Amino acid sequence: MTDTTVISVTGDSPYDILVGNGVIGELADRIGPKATKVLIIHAPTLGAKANEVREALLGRYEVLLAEVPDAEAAKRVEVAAFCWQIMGQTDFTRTDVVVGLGGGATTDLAGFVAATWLRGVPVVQIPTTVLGMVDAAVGGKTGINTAEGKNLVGAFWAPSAVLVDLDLLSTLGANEILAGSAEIVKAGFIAVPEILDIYEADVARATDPTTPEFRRLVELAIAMKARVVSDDFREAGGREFLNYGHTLGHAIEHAERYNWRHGAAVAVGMVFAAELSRLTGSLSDEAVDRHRRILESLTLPTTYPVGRWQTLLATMQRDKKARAGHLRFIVLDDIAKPAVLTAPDESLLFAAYQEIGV
Ligand SMILES: NC(=O)c1ccc[n+]([C@@H]2O[C@H](COP(=O)([O-])OP(=O)(O)OC[C@H]3O[C@@H](n4cnc5c(N)ncnc54)[C@H](O)[C@@H]3O)[C@@H](O)[C@H]2O)c1
Ligand SMILES: O=C(O)C(=O)C[C@@H](O)[C@H](O)[C@H](O)COP(=O)(O)O
Ligand SMILES: [Zn+2]
Repeated sequence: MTDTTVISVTGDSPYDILVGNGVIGELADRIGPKATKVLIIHAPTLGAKANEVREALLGRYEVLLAEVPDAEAAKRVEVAAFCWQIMGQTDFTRTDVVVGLGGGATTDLAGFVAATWLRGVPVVQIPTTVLGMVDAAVGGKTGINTAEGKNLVGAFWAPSAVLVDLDLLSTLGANEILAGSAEIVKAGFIAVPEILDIYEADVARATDPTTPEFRRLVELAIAMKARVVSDDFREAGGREFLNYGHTLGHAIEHAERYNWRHGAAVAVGMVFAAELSRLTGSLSDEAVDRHRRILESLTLPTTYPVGRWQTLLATMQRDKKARAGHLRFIVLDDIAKPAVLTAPDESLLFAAYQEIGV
């Protein structure tokens, strides 16, 4: 392990995020001496890695493996129940530790299982996708979906550590790298303009996990999220800005029955939110064009069929930012100046939607 960056989250439940090559080797130290059992919840694609981790921990802990369905299929109550059953049958106690190993879907589920078992046991997250590293595994939002929508059941439950091992990305497909980059771009638009400059300078290097540019992007995005969740863990204020692009994005994922990547749906959602900001007079044409240029340079989608509006609008009513029947959107007053737009007229929303409609 060389050249590790440590980014700390502060607040009531502080923890470290370790970024570097080989940081997965820190796992035993981060689990600590109080645990006797470790439950590794992993995606099927991470089976071999989970076994490797298990081998490394044996002798120090009793290690249980729970292979869960791939991607969004993991975020179901039946899958959480499968994990709870393993924990029940093995007398998993409050000092034992859950490890989430996989993409954002797996770490969301693992965090939720840890948050709910015995009302909360420790979880160490080991994200294996770009999206998981820069966003999902950081910050302690955990959850599963219901038939009605995305992440409707969950808990705020801080991990005890996050190990961002860049070596784990060597097997990740190019499409997944691009989809995960959408959340880094989001960080750029809401708070860190340097991120946008890096993509604009050389998108190929910015999406190559072996370059210093890529590592810089990962660290900038994580550091931004760490700052935000340190100040507002339970999303009573500034954390809502991390939801830029997600109101429409989640509705698209639901409409597409989760066959779209989260990052792709958020890409469309960000262009919609940018158009909404432009129509309210707060964002320039150039800033909106910049959204399209950067996202399209990552081959991410920026349009959606115009005929789906009513379905999307109905799903958006269940967005967690809605209050008393009124939708609320994260918009931009400028790049790195996010704001909340409360109860916009449906005509305004539809006008913004027509700008992204095909
Ligand atoms: N909790 C949060 O704050 C937060 C933030 C952002 C996104 N999310 C959630 O994260 C999920 C999306 O995460 P994601 O994009 O990582 O998707 P994902 O977890 O579905 O993983 C994508 C695919 O990559 C595969 N994979 C994972 N790691 C791999 C590796 N190293 N090599 C090869 N294949 C690998 C997986 O098996 C899966 O098929 C969504 O459910 C979203 O809601 C949560
Ligand atoms: O951490 C947050 O807060 C976010 O909003 C990050 C989002 O990228 C993430 O997709 C999150 O899961 C969305 O949360 P939700 O509360 O809208 O379900
Ligand atoms: Zn997201």
